[in-house]
Amino acid sequence: VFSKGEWDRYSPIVAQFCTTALLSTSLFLKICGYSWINSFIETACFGAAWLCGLFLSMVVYRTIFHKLKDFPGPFSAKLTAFWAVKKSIPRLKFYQTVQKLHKEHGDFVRIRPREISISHPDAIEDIHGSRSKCTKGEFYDFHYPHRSMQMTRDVSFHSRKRKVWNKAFHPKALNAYEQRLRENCSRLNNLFERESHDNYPVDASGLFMYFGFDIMSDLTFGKPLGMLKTGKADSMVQKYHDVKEILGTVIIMPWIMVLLQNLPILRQETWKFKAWCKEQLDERRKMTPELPDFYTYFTDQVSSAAKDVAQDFEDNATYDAELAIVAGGDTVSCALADICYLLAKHPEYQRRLREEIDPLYHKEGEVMHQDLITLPLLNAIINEAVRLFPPAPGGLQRLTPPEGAVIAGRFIPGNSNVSTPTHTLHRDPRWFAKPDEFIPERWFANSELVINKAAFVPFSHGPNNCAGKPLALMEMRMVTAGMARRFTWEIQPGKEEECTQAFENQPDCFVVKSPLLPIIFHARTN
Ligand code: HEM
Repeated sequence: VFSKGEWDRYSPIVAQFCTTALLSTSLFLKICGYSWINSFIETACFGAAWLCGLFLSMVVYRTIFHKLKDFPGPFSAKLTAFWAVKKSIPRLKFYQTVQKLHKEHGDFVRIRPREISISHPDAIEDIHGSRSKCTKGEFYDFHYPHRSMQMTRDVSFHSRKRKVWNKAFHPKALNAYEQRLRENCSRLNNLFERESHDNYPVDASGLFMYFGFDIMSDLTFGKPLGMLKTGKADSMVQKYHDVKEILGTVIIMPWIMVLLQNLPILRQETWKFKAWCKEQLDERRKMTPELPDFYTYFTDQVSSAAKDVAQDFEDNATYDAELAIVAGGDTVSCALADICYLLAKHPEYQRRLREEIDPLYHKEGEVMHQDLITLPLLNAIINEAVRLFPPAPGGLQRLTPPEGAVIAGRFIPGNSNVSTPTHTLHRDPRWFAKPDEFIPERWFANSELVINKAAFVPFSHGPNNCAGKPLALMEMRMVTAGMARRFTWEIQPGKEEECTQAFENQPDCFVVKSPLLPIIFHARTN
């Protein structure tokens, strides 16, 4: 039964069924004259025997008869996805395990009983491209029966919804957000100045988190959370940050996640974040913000959309708001911490960046984002940071169509999960020369160091790629240029090696969790 179809989202029902079956068997035995103790022991033996039979048949099926049996990979990975969980605990570095496996076994590796990781740039178009027949895998049933734009497997629903979202990231919309962005950048720099004085280090990762979530709240709910103003974390954001590693562990096996999510205690906890999003959204609906935000464009687009799209948008509004806050806030703050760390480690690029941006600031008036788009070094630093440390370093799960698909030249049977491991692709010497080194020039002056650009996928690729990519780039350009204009910065002396280790080994919680980054900021005097 379990080898047919998909079961992850039904794990609470399976658990309820098994518990009810065991309890009613005990009760039945008691009615038949057994003592309570004996009826429980008999039932436990019966349950254990059933489980042994189930697991034995799964082992035999997965190793001998499974359609993916010919793909190489560790024996335990073929048997159970618990192997991936074991490899991830405690430091959540499964993406590094996958990288090692590819070095050992080649481009195609069976990393879970039903999943093949494919580390070849050709697989990107074949799996994620607009003509691919692959769809999102079971992982994306996370909110089932609800759905956000990202957490849906319904292709037509996704593309209708994406049209609405795209309006909010159109160049016209981005221009309208510039004022809000500029205000938040300036608050961030003021906070750096306030917190880092007399050679006192600040945890820059923490302050970037304030920035990432403040700006996303500003653009989603019409007002920032106020963390950059007060210098203190919002309790909901802090909570999200604190449980991120737990989330990162359970999402490796979606059925456990679904099961836990439905336990009454945890259900209450996970619902708290959604309830908070709903509250903020309700407040936003009562406001008419002076400056446009996402909802200005969403509302515009939804009002002219078909009735069913508009209704659907309304029904899932909380899930989309949560998506914007998390997908936009978390990723950008991690990427900014990576940029700040890399520039602190390579001060010569801070100097060269200053030389690139200073002439802009000597012109009359404000420096506009438009002026930053064409700066070669600034944009190369951003590219190189998200290549070395992609905020989402793991493979994004997709499902092959029932008839199977040829991916990177090899046939993958139908209804199999496939993924392209972003970190592995970005660090592969076949696609990027000197892959572990920070060389921004590869993106402009030394293009021969980028051997195959198709392997560069920090924002994913195709119709499900990052909707917020233009905004993310805008934020990273404005923050990096603004920082370089006001400060020089360094890692706290004595902490350099610790930081290198921490940044090279960031825990992957779907989006990485940035490590502590003790930075000393010096106000520029020249
Ligand atoms: C450096 C920053 C960012 C990186 C590296 C990044 C990366 C990604 C990746 C890899 C995906 C695909 C996820 C998947 O297929 O499951 C994605 C999706 C998405 N991202 Fe980003 N992201 C960034 C910033 C942002 C920002 C600022 C927003 C703004 C709200 C945003 C909104 C979204 C949305 C809405 C999706 C879902 C798209 C869809 O399903 O059609 N992201 N992002």
